[in-house]
Amino acid sequence: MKIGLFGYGKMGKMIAGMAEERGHTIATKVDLDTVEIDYASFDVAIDFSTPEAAFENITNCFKNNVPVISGTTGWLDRYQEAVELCQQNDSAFIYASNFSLGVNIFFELNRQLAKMMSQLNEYTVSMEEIHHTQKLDAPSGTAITLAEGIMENSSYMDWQLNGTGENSIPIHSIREGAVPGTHTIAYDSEVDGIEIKHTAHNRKGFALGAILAAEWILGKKGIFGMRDVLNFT
Ligand SMILES: NC(=O)C1=CN([C@@H]2O[C@H](COP(=O)(O)OP(=O)(O)OC[C@H]3O[C@@H](n4cnc5c(N)ncnc54)[C@H](OP(=O)(O)O)[C@@H]3O)[C@@H](O)[C@H]2O)C=CC1
Ligand SMILES: O=C(O)C1=N[C@H](C(=O)O)C[C@H](O)C1
Repeated sequence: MKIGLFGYGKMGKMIAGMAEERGHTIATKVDLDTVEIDYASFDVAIDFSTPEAAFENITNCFKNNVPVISGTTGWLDRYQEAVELCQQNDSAFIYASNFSLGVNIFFELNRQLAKMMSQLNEYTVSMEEIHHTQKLDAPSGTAITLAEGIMENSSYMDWQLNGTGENSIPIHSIREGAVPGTHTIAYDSEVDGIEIKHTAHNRKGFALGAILAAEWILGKKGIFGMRDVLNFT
């Protein structure tokens, strides 16, 4: 498989190394300074760029008939627009706030737990996410997906960054050191507490998941998610 890499930072570099180990070729690396892109030179685009760049990167690929895997967070206010452009161009797209297998299992666990806890009025939920100090967005994309999973399975209506409100899930974002990504969901009552936590030890899980998604999407048309790639029912 020939890959067009959009963003050659921490994730782009890790994906390049791992993809080559799996026998794939990095046909092009697109960064902030790239002037011209030969879209015919790659089978699939993998975008781990910046919140500002992602939408243009992704939709230019659709216009050039290239399927896209995107893990960039912080641009989701334009997700629906990207989906429409994908459909208009009969292309294929997977966005995931987190490509790691562990987090995708954690997403499922979070939904199940939210459903059970929604029966119990004495517990309130809160979330904490910890990332490295270079991270541009807060809360993390993963925290937003977790909050959406709770909202779909409870009476919580929205989430709030570093604040509280009625029917709102408080998300506390911490930026420290080189932390790859830690997410904790806590339910607390007067008598006890329940916590579930995912800790990324490094970025390998994110990179492998994105490559698996790229391998999976070849030859397909439409909008998919990691649930499709991992065959979660
Ligand atoms: N979904 C997932 O599983 C994961 C998602 N992420 C997300 O992926 C994104 C990238 O993360 P990470 O690699 O750590 O960040 P980095 O800052 O290390 O890398 C981003 C790269 O994108 C480059 N860039 C800037 N503008 C453009 C452009 N127009 N086109 C292409 N590339 C551009 C930057 O270049 P320059 O430095 O010159 O500006 C930089 O090299 C973030 O949004 C992060 O949240 C991260 C890990 C996992
Ligand atoms: O910026 C990061 O590093 C990460 N970003 C993603 C997010 O915003 O959830 C995924 C992972 O947590 C690492």
